[in-house]
Order: sequence, then C-alpha cells, then structure tokens
Amino acid sequence: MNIFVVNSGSSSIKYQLFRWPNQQPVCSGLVERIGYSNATITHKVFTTGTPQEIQRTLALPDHEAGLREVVALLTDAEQGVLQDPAEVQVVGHRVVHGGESFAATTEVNDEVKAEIRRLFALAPLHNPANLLGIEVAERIFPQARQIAVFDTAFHQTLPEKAFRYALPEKLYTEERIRVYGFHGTSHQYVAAQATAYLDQPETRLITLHLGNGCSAAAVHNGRCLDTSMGFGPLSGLVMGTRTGDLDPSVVLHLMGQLGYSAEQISALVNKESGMLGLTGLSDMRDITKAIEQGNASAALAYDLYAYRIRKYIGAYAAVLGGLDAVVFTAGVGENDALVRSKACEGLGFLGIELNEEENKQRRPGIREISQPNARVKVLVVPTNEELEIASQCATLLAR
Ligand SMILES: Nc1ncnc2c1ncn2[C@@H]1O[C@H](COP(=O)(O)OP(=O)(O)O)[C@@H](O)[C@H]1O
Ligand SMILES: CC(=O)OP(=O)(O)O
Ligand SMILES: [Mg+2]
Repeated sequence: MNIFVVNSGSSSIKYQLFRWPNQQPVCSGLVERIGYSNATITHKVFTTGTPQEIQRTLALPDHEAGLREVVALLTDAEQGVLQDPAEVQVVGHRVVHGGESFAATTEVNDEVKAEIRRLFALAPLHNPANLLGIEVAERIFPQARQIAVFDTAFHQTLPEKAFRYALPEKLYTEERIRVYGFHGTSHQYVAAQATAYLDQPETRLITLHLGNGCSAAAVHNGRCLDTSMGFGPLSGLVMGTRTGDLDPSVVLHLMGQLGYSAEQISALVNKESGMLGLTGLSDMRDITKAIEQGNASAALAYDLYAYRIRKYIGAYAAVLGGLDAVVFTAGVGENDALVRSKACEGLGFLGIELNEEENKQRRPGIREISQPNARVKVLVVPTNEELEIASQCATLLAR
C-alpha cells in the first residue's frame, strides 16, 4: 500500500510517500512560497542508495498547482516513484485543530470537513490550509481514502483541571472554550520513542517540541497530563513569530487605549511577535549568527526563549510528581545545542545535568545528552510527524 502524507501550511506543503507495511519512506519534499512567482520545490527520493535531491523554482499560484507539481515529480518518467497517481491508496493529512470532536484519527467525509472549517477561527494560521490540502488531494487522488490526523487528539486525555480555564462555566459548556493543545502527533511520537528507549516500568516525560511553533507536554506512561498551548496554538513557549504566554491585559490595553482592531491583534500575536518581534529575525540559525555578531536584542531574545522553557520544565516536573526524562525535538530542539544547554541551566536540583560534550555532537537517531549518572535523562529524539500520521492511517484502516 502507498500512503501519501500531506502537511499543508499557509504557504507551504510538506509531504512524504511511504510504502506500507514496511514503513519505508519512498520520497519526501517541501513546497515553499506558494502564491509567489518564485516558489520552490525540494524533492528527495530514497529508492536509490544515496538519496537524490531535485530542486525547482517556479511560479505556483496556489496549493493545487503546488500539489500537481509534486504529483508530476512522483510520476516523472525518469525520476518518478509511481506510474500513476491512482497507485496512492491513502492520503493522510495533518489537521491542526480538531476541537473536542476528534479524539482520534478520522476518515474524511463532508461532516469532518465542515467541522474542520468550523474551527478556522481557532487556528487561523493552520486549519484553512489543512482543509485546502484535503480538498486539493481529493481532486488529485479521487480513488484514495483521505484520512485526517489531528494535532489536538493526543491531548484529549488531559484531566479537566488541566484543560479548563477559570472562566464562567457556560463558556466551556456552551462555547467549548478550553485547552486543546497542539503538536500532539509529534509529542506522541517522541514520547513513544523515548519510552521504548528508556525501557522501564514507569515513565514521566517532558517533551519539548521546538520548531516554528513550540510547545511542551507532560506525559505519564504515554498519557498526556498537560500541555502549554491552549485554546489555540498561541500560549506557552516563545515561538518563531508567536508570543507564547501573554497577559490578556496587554490585549485589552492595545484595543482599548491604542486603537488596535481584532485583526491587528491577531496579526501581532500570530505573525509579528515571538523571536521575530524581539529581534527582527525568526529563524534560530539567523538569531545565533546575530548573537555572535554582538546583537544585544538577539541575546536577550535567546535568553527569554530558554527561560520560558525552563519554567515549563519546573512546572511539569511538579505536574508529573517527578521526572524520568526531558525530550527535545523538532527543528530547534534537535539542532540547537545552545538552546538545550540554556534551557537546562540550573536544573541540577531536579536531577537534570547536561553532558555538554554529548550535547554538542551531531548524530542521527536518539541521543542521550545528560551526564551518565544524572537522575533525569535528557534526550534528543528526532520527530517524524509524517511517519506517525502514516502509521495512524494504517492502524485506522486495519480496524
Ligand atoms: N541547525 C539548526 N540550528 C538551529 N535551529 C535550526 C536548525 N535547523 C533548523 N532550525 C530551526 O528550526 C525551525 C523550524 O523547525 P521545524 O520543526 O521544521 O518547524 P515547522 O515544522 O513548524 O516548520 C526554524 O526556526 C529553524 O531556525
Ligand atoms: C500547531 C503549530 O503551532 O504548528 P506549527 O508549529 O507547524 O506551526
Ligand atoms: Mg512543525
């Protein structure tokens, strides 16, 4: 069986094709700058000994044009891996917000699409693009089963004291205003990997997904107890362009005293804040370079970013009543040794002690970067949301 996984963003599409059940990735890629005349496709094929990379720059007016180009690469006479798009039996989609309706992976139908659309307002950067990806895939792969895997699903096990806000009750009962949590597919995948690695009867983990969006989760024996993103993917850790935790008084002041509209507030907290707002840069690699060049704003932003992570580690150690491992994952978590080092600074009292030599190494796979006899293991576990999505699709179909 061929499973094609699509992670559709506002101006990008990440994808991966798997042969199942051997879980082999056949190819993967990234379409960026959709909507521009200089969009790019980076396509990697793994069927030959050394991965082949194809790069294309072209005009892509919309997601449909992007996905059609990807299908052209998949079925290319020379470098293609399929003869016909009809060979794709399953398309697995990352959908960021599933609300309270979806606690599990779900086959897409009209009702599911309507619910994803109803949730647009709660995840404006993500759900519209996710639905668009589904609709385009339905046209391109009409014979395939379309399956949605929700970022929120893994967090549906949160106890009520963790998922409720201290707001009037009817805002929960009538409006479903509560903590949903995000990046669940990634937290679930790395928690399972870390649990298998630790191989002990009980595991209390803090998983830290640090990508463009960032979130922390407290996971006890594979069950999520708390997470830092909330009603939408804005609260908690400092992110590339999002604020993380912010006192609502700031929003009230911006609207009441400084004349901001709701749209301006949304743009501010989603797209203009976080590391970008603090430094003018959102990519951690650029921020690191700026620090090396003596940029004081970049140094402060980096401190703030790591300090927020440290606060959540302390909080979640308390939630879990102890700690077996801290797990770093995603673009920043897997690659940025200095962020890991600063985030763990001063946490020796919790049993967290980094081995700085190991922390600086770059190796594929799971890496243990704590001191050999530290009470808490610190692990770098590469995430693979696409593999987890494919795996959840296969599990659903086998039922
Ligand atoms: N070598 C690296 N060092 C530091 N940060 C990195 C490195 N590689 C990637 N990143 C960071 O990872 C982030 C993107 O992470 P990723 O998990 O791909 O996010 P997303 O899936 O949300 O797009 C970017 O902010 C980028 O700066
Ligand atoms: C939910 C979320 O923040 O996703 P991403 O990190 O991909 O933007
Ligand atoms: Mg991501």
